[in-house]
Amino acid sequence: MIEAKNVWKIYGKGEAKTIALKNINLKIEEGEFVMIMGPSGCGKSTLLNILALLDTPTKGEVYYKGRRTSSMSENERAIFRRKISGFIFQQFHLIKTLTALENVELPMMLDERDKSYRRKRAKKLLEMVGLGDRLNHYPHQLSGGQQQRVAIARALANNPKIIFADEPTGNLDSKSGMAVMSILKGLNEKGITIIMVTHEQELTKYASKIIKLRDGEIVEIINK
Ligand SMILES: Nc1ncnc2c1ncn2[C@@H]1O[C@H](COP(=O)(O)OP(=O)(O)OP(=O)(O)O)[C@@H](O)[C@H]1O
Repeated sequence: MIEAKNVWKIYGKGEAKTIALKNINLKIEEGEFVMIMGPSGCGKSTLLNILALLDTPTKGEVYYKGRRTSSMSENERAIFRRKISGFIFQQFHLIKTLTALENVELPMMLDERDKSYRRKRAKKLLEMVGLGDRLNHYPHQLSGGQQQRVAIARALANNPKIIFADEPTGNLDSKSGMAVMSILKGLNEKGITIIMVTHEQELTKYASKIIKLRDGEIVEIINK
């Protein structure tokens, strides 16, 4: 479904040049639970952002369902980011001035959906992640684990096929981290492809594929 062919990412020039990714080749099928792992600075987030079409490779190509993403229009890329995929960040990135419910409604705003549909769906998603009693709380009134669950509900708003997650448990204690992982596992069992970055070895039990990076190169791909 997603394929990277000879992908390189080079930041800067001359003395400041960093080769973040070196000739990455990989294939991710629909329904997989992929973990991108490796030491700090090895290129994990760079690779995730490129696969999520948030960034572009310096060289090489990313294909989505056989389609060369570099030949997509900006509008098609925006549709991929808004409707086909959802993104979860380590720092949650919720809008501070909006309630949990309003944060989840936000990605649905650009669609022709009426307010009552948006409200109903946001409520249902927040109930699904166990926050039915926190609908009108603002982010600062929620724990880190609860904020990340709001972020998951928000990522699901437009019914994505793929969830990209960059260290989604990185800011959480182990209990909240496990709650987040069990939600992601449940979504994967419903057919959503999960592609996440983590450095936590104990999370690999959830993965169907582990991509190990070192210094911008794939050193191992483990299919379980
Ligand atoms: N915007 C940028 N400009 C210049 N260099 C960058 C930029 N983003 C990342 N890099 C460099 O590219 C390399 C890979 O960074 P990346 O964030 O992908 O690594 P990572 O494996 O996700 O690291 P961490 O686990 O510490 O988050 C690093 O050497 C980093 O300093």
